[in-house]
Amino acid sequence: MSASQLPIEAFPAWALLNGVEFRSAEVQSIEGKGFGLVAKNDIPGVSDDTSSTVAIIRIPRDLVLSAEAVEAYAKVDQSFRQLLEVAGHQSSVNAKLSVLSREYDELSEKASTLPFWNDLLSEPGMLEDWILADALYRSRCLELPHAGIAMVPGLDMANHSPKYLARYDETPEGDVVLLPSSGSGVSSGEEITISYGEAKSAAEMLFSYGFIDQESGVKELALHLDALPDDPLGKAKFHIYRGPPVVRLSLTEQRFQWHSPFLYLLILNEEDGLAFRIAQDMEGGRELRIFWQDEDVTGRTDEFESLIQDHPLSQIFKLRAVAVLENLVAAQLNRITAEISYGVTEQSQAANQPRVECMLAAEKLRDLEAQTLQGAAAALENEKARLLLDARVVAYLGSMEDTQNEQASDQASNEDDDFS
Ligand SMILES: C[S@@+](CC[C@H](N)C(=O)[O-])C[C@H]1O[C@@H](n2cnc3c(N)ncnc32)[C@H](O)[C@@H]1O
Repeated sequence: MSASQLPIEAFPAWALLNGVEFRSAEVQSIEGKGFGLVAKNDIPGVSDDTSSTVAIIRIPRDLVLSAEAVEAYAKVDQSFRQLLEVAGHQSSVNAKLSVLSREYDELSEKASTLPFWNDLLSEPGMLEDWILADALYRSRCLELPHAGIAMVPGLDMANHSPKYLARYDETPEGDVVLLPSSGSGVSSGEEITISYGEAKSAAEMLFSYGFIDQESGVKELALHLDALPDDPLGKAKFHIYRGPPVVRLSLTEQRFQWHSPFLYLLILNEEDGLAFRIAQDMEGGRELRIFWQDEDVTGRTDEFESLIQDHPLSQIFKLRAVAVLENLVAAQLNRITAEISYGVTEQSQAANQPRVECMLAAEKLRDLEAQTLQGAAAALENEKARLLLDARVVAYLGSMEDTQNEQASDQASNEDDDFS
């Protein structure tokens, strides 16, 4: 279905007709960012009495597209309700094109019994619209304090800046307002920016919004964890774990941190006290359950960091986790730095290549991630060295060495026996 689009010049008239109040801002073209909001006059900063702060723009509740609004709409539009019903609880739309087209195929198949949606979804070009809708949603939705994730026309013209000048809120009536966020206010002609989230990684920003915030100090990335080689429990661990099997790395000037509940499960073995059992219920249904030190922890698979805390080998488990992570970081660093540079310049663009802006952004992301991984590698080496000096680790490794030596000498004397 070819969607008809109004030019941006029509936006003020549309806003007026729909009751959007643009009191002290207007939409203007902003270099490198598309359009944005610019102050029409000096906007005073936030006063101590926040209730008297005048909204820069105000969007009536009826225009807010939130989960609540979708439900309300489904009550009055039977076709829409039917589509929601067949769609069921679809997982959140994944931007990967293959996933999007699979989702679209699934939706079309489920809706094939509904004549209205079957006709609409079979029209040529609808998959492209579906992909566009996903990109629009990702880049324009925001989280309201009460209505939750929502799309708010007018407010979605505000660009992002880490030094944002405004913030959004909801009034008691459910209208959405844009308010100055600092005491100094906004000068006439200045761009009115908001924050799209202060903790978003470069990858997340690029993935959702199509740009990387050059000023952001956030250096974060997530790496996928695979089963460890020769781990007989590997498959069961992935099956039973409820969250994403990833490790999140974050690096600031002061410190490096990693977070991965799954990694603590991944490094445990049967000899440590980990066990899987199949439980059968009264109806004959079978279910996989996980045990730690004979306690059923099936509902707590993301708590292994604290579950191992009091175990005598807890520092050994940490050392294992750090060693796995160190290998993972080194492999990822190798992979991304070995990738051929696109050699992109602003001028060059060969046919059939992605847009220059996209390739520059990809290179920027790779550089940022390489810096994060290098910082992570150095910090992990220190963490490993510190753990290797821990008295419990030294004692454990010493006892392992003794056992190995004993086994080796037993074997040698057996071999001597054999030859005697
Ligand atoms: C919610 S919209 C903001 C309005 C948008 N500029 C427009 O023309 O419709 C989000 C999009 O604006 C652009 N954008 C926002 N902040 C930006 C920034 N700091 N630098 C570059 N692009 C930005 C990105 O394309 C992003 O996906």
